[in-house]
Order: sequence, then structure tokens, then C-alpha cells
Amino acid sequence: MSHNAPYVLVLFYSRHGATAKMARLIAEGVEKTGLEARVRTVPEVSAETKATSPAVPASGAVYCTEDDLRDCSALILGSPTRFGNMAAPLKYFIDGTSSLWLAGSLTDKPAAVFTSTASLHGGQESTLLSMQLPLLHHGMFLVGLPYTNTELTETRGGGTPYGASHHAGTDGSRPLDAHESALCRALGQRVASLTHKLHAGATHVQS
Ligand SMILES: Cc1cc2nc3c(=O)[nH]c(=O)nc-3n(C[C@H](O)[C@H](O)[C@H](O)COP(=O)(O)O)c2cc1C
Repeated sequence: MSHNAPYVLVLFYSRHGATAKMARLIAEGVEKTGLEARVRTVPEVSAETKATSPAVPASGAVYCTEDDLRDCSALILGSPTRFGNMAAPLKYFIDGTSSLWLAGSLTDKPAAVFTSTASLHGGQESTLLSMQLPLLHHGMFLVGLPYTNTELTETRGGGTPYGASHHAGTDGSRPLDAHESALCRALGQRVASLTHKLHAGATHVQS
């Protein structure tokens, strides 16, 4: 367990900004509970023959460090859907977490996932489910969205029990609607509430 103040790491990749907007709404949900949301992104990946980018992004969230990930109390992971799966930059980052896996650094911490797609039936669920696989390998407690969030049955866009999702449209211009936004906030709040409960339980056991 970390000695830092507890925080929920909202870690995402976004090329065109839709997933980044979801991350901000999820962070709002986390912070409603009084817990800090630490919003971080990952750099692009490129072939060895291609130029690299500056070490600090020009705008938006800063890049996630290994310490950010190791010391989080919970993780909420977001990616655009790419061919029904998460985007390579996020997968590349996760593939670099072997030392945390060996140390069990993320074991018994809550985790959840979110995605944005161009088409409504273009792989939201497959992306969310496949994003959960490495989190299970890390021993995390997966958190989804319960149907007591009535937006799940009312939505005409994104929103799944496996995590939050957004239908951006083929030109990416469809904004997050009220249902999708509410489910983003609900996911952040749910992960943070569970984190509070786990911390309270741990304190109780130790005292
Ligand atoms: C290489 C590539 C593959 C994609 N594959 C899918 C897909 O399988 N299904 C889908 O609905 N959208 C797909 N998209 C569209 C993105 O998921 C969509 O534009 C998303 O909203 C982008 O999120 P962002 O604004 O955070 O970058 C793909 C986009 C790219 C560039």
C-alpha cells in the first residue's frame, strides 16, 4: 500500500479528443467522492525508423509515469476503439508494466475501463472486455456499471455494463450525450466509492 494520499488514476489515450473528454467526466465522478483523480495520458508509439516526439506533451494531460501507476489506489483505463480493441499506444504502455506485475503493485485495487467509437456497433464491448484482460492479470478488482444506473437501458448512444462508452460518429463530431456523460461520471464515482470502502476496511483491520 502506498504512503501517498490516495488517488484514482484515470489513464487514457486519445488521438482526436473524444476519449479525453470522457476522462474528464470520469474524473468529475471520482472527485465527487472527495478522492483525487489523477488524469494521465500515454505518448504515441512509432517505429524505430520514425522520429520521436518531445518528452512533454504540448497540451492536455501529462504522460503517466511508472510511479503514477504503482502508487494509485485505483485505475480507470480509457482508449478509442481500434479494430475492436484498444489503441496501440495504451497497449504499449501496459506491455511495459511487467515489473509492477511481478511486484503485485496493482493487486486488489479497483479498476474500470472506457472507450469511444466511430460506429455504434463497431466494437465498444469487445474493446472494453479486452481492456479488462491485462487488469485481471494484474490482480485488480474489475468494476462495471450496474443497471441501477437507468441510463444503461435508456441510452440511444454508448453505455454498457462493462464500462463507459461513447459513440462519436464517423466524423467524430457527435458530442457525449446526457446518458453517456452520466455513465462516465457514475463509473468514476463507483470506482472511487469502492476505493474509499477498501481503504476504510484496511484501516479497520490494522487498528
Ligand atoms: C486505426 C483505427 C481503427 C479504428 N477502429 C474502429 C473500430 O473498430 N470501430 C469503431 O467504431 N471505430 C473505430 N475507429 C474510430 C475511433 O474509435 C473513433 O474515432 C474514436 O471516437 C476516436 O477517439 P479519440 O477522439 O479519443 O481519438 C478507429 C479509428 C482508427 C484510427
